[in-house]
Amino acid sequence: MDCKYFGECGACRVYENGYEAQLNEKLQINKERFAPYFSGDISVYKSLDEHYRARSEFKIWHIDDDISYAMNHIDKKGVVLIDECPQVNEYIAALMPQLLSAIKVNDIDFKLFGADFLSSSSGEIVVSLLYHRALDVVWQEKAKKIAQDLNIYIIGRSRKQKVIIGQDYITETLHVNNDVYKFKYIENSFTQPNPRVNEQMIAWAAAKFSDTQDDLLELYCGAGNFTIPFAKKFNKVLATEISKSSINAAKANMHLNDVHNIEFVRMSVEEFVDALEGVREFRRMKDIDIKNYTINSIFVDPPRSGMGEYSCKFASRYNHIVYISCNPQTLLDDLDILCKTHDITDMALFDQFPYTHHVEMGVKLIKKGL
Ligand SMILES: C[S@@+](CC[C@H](N)C(=O)[O-])C[C@H]1O[C@@H](n2cnc3c(N)ncnc32)[C@H](O)[C@@H]1O
Repeated sequence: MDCKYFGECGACRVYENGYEAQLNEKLQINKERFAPYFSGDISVYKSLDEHYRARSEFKIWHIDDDISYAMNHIDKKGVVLIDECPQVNEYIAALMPQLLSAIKVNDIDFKLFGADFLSSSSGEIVVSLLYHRALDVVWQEKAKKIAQDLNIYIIGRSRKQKVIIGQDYITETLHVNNDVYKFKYIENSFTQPNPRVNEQMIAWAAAKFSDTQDDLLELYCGAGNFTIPFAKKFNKVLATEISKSSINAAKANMHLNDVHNIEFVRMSVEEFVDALEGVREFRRMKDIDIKNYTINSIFVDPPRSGMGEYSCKFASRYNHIVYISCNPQTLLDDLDILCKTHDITDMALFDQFPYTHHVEMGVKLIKKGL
């Protein structure tokens, strides 16, 4: 990836030795990190080496009467002004200068401090413009014109205000093995940033479950990114997630893909475990008859903070665990608990975040003695 901000911008660190060298370094770091738990080969899944991000957040920096995109500086205070970004997909890259100029021409830059882009792989884009001021009718008219001219959706956000110009979601298409899935991605909700690596993660994780007449339990399901492709491998799926907008999107995505054997429940993992243990009762569980489920497999994809002891101990009761992690450090803490009862049979590294030290890891665990 050629980036003219190499060595300055804090968003990524371009390696002089190139993408492969950096990926290999990440692999070696993680082989050593996980060696106490797994000595086999870690499968590696690469990213495109540029234009791989389908969402990105920029600051808007004001200099005299002008504005620019900006990112934090890599190793000192202050920002780097950005006029192009080779990380973002081609559609966002092409839109960035056009949008900036439309904002200036239409004079809607007053107290604008951020622009977040979310794009599908076919170029549908929703842009969130973040303001330190209330957005009035004049702003709405101008934003409407820009949205029409640039063929995008715009969300204006300020304190306690969300103005939707067009719609607040895009529809993404994912190809997993020979299947095609459609997903509604809602602005400001979690979505995987790197769609081509996401497809490889879903395919890898799905292959770790054998086809069965049993049911699957999924924790941290988001908008059903894994749930929907997994559903055909199981009789039924029970999937939980804390975010209301993600659960609503997950339900819509189930219908969009003509899948009918999933029950989505909006609950934190901790609440869900309490409900199953009978510690607390929840109205949100009233339509779920847990006795109807035969669960031997669990899939988890927690946030960066990991699962923690309570949820890991709960997950340990199931024979098959597939864990996708966006933070190897908290994964290590969780494996410390899970590997007391389970052995790791497979591990994968997904280069979801090229040119950063971050990686996404996949782990398959099977109960000891099975
Ligand atoms: C890494 S994302 C994965 C989402 C989904 N699996 C995907 O691939 O898009 C983690 C998800 O966990 C949810 N989450 C965070 N803390 C949670 C908790 N305590 N209980 C349940 N869900 C939680 C977040 O809202 C987010 O959707």
